[in-house]
Amino acid sequence: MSLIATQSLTKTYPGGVTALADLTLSVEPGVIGLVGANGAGKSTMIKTLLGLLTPTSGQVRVLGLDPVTAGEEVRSRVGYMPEHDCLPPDMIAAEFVTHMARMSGLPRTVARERASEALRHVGLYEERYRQIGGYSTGMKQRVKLAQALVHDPNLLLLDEPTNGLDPAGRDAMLTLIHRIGTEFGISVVVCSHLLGEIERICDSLIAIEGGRLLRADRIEAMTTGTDVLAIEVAEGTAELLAALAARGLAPREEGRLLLVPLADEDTYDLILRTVAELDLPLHRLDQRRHRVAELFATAPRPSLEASHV
Ligand SMILES: Nc1ncnc2c1ncn2[C@@H]1O[C@H](COP(=O)(O)OP(=O)(O)OP(=O)(O)O)[C@@H](O)[C@H]1O
Repeated sequence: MSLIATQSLTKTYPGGVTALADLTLSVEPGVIGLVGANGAGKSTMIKTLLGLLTPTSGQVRVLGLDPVTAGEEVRSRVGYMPEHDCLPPDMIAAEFVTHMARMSGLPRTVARERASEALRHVGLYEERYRQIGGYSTGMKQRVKLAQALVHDPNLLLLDEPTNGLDPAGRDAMLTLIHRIGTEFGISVVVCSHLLGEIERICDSLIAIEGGRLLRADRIEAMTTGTDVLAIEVAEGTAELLAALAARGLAPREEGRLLLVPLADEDTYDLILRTVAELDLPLHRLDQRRHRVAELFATAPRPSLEASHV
């Protein structure tokens, strides 16, 4: 059974903005990145998965359930970390997370235990009796994550969990999310406009742009080999370029690399022979892989940060 499946999912807001347009996808359990520039439709997607927004047309299934008709059951099995700050500043973290556990139906004692446990998982155990208002941004993000985890969900939906964090805080949050996915066996959908950071911790990616699906697939399927070989020699790059061109190949320079289209199965041997004849120290000869950022490479997307890729 798919973790999430949609069929021609479309959401048009009352003002006429179509935030999701004819989206058909299916993803398996794991850590899944939902990436797209600001305004691409990520938050709308998350809220639709939770049953908080009703699709204009099309279908959606989460853990095999229809959030439109079984919203409560979906929300009992799914944890949600919203994007914006929504924490009560004058409440103690342990109390707040206990309260959220009670809201999801856990008895008082179990709720208290689960809250401590969730705060421990996110690294706030020692600080759990402090008021949330005195927490740093990173700690507040962790409280939001703890309340999403507290009822032991099968799936976590995290909307921009690294928002407002400095690089070290972002790294720590991503490591934590990855641990939740791998060690606790909870599937995670993590929304971000930071493609590079999200790609590092995910098994699969859903890439959307202007409400339309660019691709939903496993990361390794998005980074298959290209038909270009990359060569790096410690010295003699220009000499090698000329020699390869003289042998009928079409090398081009890219930084310290020479890129050669893979014409046929002899191309490898021809390159190796040429390097050996010129007696150049070969550092690297391998097939180039596609990069996930190429998904968004057709036009400039100022708000989609792919620079970490
Ligand atoms: N309640 C609403 N009413 C009308 N339009 C909306 C509403 N919420 C979102 N939109 C519009 O729908 C589109 C998708 O917004 P959404 O918030 O889902 O994108 P996003 O990818 O999550 O972006 P961000 O990272 O900026 O939150 C945008 O054009 C946005 O302006």
